[in-house]
Amino acid sequence: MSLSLRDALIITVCVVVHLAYRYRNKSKYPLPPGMPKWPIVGNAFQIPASQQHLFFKDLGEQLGSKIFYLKAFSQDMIVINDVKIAQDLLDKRSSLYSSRARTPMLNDLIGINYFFPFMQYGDEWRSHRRIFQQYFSPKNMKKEEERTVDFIRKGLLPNLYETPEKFLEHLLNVVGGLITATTYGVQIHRVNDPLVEYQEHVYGAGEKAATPGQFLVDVIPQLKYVPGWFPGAGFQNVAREIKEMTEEVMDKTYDMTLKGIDDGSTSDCFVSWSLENNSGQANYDSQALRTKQIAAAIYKAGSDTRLASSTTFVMAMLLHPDVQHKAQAELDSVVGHDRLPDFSDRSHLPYINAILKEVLRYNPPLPFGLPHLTSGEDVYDGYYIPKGAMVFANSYAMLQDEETFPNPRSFKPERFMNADGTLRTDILDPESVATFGFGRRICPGAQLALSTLYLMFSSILALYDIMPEQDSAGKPIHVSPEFGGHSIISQPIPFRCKITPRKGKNVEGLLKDYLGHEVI
Ligand code: HEM
Repeated sequence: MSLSLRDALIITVCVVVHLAYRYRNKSKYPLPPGMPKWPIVGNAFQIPASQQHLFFKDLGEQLGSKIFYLKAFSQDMIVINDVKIAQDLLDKRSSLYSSRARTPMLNDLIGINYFFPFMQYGDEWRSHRRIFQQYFSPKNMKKEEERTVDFIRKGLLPNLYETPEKFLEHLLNVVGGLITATTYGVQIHRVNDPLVEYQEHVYGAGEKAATPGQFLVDVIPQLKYVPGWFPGAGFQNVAREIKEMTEEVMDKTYDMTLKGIDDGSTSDCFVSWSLENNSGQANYDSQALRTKQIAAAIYKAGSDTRLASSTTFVMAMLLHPDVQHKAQAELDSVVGHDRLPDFSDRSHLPYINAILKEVLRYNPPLPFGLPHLTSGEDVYDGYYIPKGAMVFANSYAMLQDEETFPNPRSFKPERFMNADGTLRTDILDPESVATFGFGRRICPGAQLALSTLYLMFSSILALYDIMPEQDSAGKPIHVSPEFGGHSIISQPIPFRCKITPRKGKNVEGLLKDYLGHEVI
């Protein structure tokens, strides 16, 4: 039997009507404003696959609304470009706004439902988060700060002294190594640690899969049933490979720590603490499995974000020598010339603190956070918010808001300072608002992140000058502040600079106790 053109038209109309009925707005309230949508696909092909935060900011301005609605096939999306709206919904109505979307690539094909940053809201997420928070609590902060001091003084600072041109590698090795040691209690090679490189390779592949819209199967979920050999279904093979690698790295690193606990070579860390904490409990086996899964989730959460902020810092210092010199003058007057900065100096270094805030504001590492998901319908300010909508809290737009932060694209730590040199308390603080997300899913590693960044920034500036490299004719090579990445993380595009010991500082003398450690 062959179909006539008339039959085909009738079937098409029926499908469209059925879809329109199925996904209609059942509420008497209108949806927030949005862009015109194509039939069936909605806005799927208008949303870019990377740098979505820029698109969301511009679109909000075009629509004249700080909250708006998009749709990709059947997926409702709410974008929030405003702190108050994000707080009203994600903080104050957090019981409705704390889930995460299931994506076909990540959840169904790769199957990493055990990574709690991507878990749906519920008891299992709560158990994971509770274990995580108990370890990363103020109680253990002192120990982690000591570890940070060790990594920066024995790792980063000597590396910048010996091979400053490899500063990007050194920053990656120190943040990756630090989080690996915090999690697994293993020793880390000062340069190119193999375990850091292995995790980077594996979780780097997974990161792409976590970015909304990177794979067609996330846009057309039915494709997940298409076998890998089918033309165009290469994502099946990618998913299988990521799944196998992720499980392998998770098992290997965890087993290494168990072995180290047995032979006494593991230092205090998240895994040893958690296993000890649960020993003798009836639910030990399930808690041990959770410990392994949480440990695996920590690496990416704790390394890329801090790396993005550290490279943003180096770039900002390169482009703003005036800021650099002012910070060095503050360090010299507070810390002096005979020792390196430590955590006890933090509250006496307002300008360094202002630089940290400005780095987070200027390039928030997760510029649209990790999208939340609504677990019920809601009405906000007369707008209908559907159940199952992905909610993007676009911290980039919030931290670039012209009214709160005039001239937002210029890097200006002074915006956080009073005329008398103290820190302002009457301005939105990126250390506590927007950068680390909202509500029940707010980043539970924020305090650790802030203390690492503080010590890193102050230690680098105490010893080194960051300057432009010169070309063969001796002219400074211009670097423009560009950010990119095809993932949820916003990183400066790799750039070059010259890092040299500060004139008039006894850099070698200050480093003498820390040079020559091959492992930390
Ligand atoms: C500058 C550094 C960092 C930034 C900007 C950052 C930012 C964020 C953001 C925006 C979220 C999503 C929050 C939300 O859904 O509303 C998040 C989640 C998370 N972060 Fe961080 N983070 C940083 C460092 C860290 C570190 C060092 C760790 C681990 C020690 C960590 C662990 C996590 C975890 C486990 C989650 C998932 C929480 C959940 O879903 O319940 N983060 N982070």
